[in-house]
Amino acid sequence: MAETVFTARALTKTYTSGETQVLALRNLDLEISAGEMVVLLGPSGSGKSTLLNIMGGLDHATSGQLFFRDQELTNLDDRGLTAYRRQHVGFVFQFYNLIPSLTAYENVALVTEISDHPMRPEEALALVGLEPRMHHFPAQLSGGEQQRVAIARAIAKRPDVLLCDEPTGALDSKTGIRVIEALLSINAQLGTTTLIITHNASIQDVADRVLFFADGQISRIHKSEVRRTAAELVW
Ligand SMILES: Nc1ncnc2c1ncn2[C@@H]1O[C@H](COP(=O)(O)OP(=O)(O)OP(=O)(O)O)[C@@H](O)[C@H]1O
Repeated sequence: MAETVFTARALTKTYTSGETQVLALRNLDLEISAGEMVVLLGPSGSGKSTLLNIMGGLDHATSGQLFFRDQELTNLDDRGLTAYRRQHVGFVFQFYNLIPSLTAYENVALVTEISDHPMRPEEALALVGLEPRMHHFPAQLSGGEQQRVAIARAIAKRPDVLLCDEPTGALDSKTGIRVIEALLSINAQLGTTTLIITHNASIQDVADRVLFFADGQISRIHKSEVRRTAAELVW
């Protein structure tokens, strides 16, 4: 059986602004196995990004527990979370945040230069099908290609988990499908545990499991019998 990568027990997050409190996560229980491809769906404000941010060590839970393997993340201070993030987590966001004055290669190299056991930038770019364009600047690349550079940058340090918040949110269907293809290929080749938040329900077809969020909880989990390939997606 695959190793459990994340275990959440009664994970709760409350945001307080002034006199108002928002319960963003409510007693959430969840386990994620190594190598899983998981899609998170649900209405705006249902807690998806809050969970991903806590799993990625970007934010603290209010109560409950979250483990990465045997390590309790909910015990760590900011320094501990930063070390965890550096070592284990890659992030992909809706906006690519590439440095415009650096080529695709140089954007990826920025990360590989400060990682312990990175792949070569050209290797990371080849995994997302962009080796031929590695000397292009972001402005010379399409939105989908820029997102694939951002994915290469996220996986070049060989993270155990890849957390993607709306990775295709700014893309049309054709380029979005290529981005999903890149994520699937990394999941298959490197075994990277991958979580994808999306508002595009068709993306759920590529997942091992789909988590449906409502009001800060997981209201339903769907386990797929057959995973579709990105090419089979109807957007
Ligand atoms: N920094 C914050 N301060 C106050 N409230 C917040 C903060 N971040 C999120 N929230 C609130 O927590 C709830 C959950 O937000 P979250 O971003 O996790 O939802 P989501 O499902 O990811 O939504 P979306 O699909 O729109 O990104 C929402 O009510 C949101 O307004």
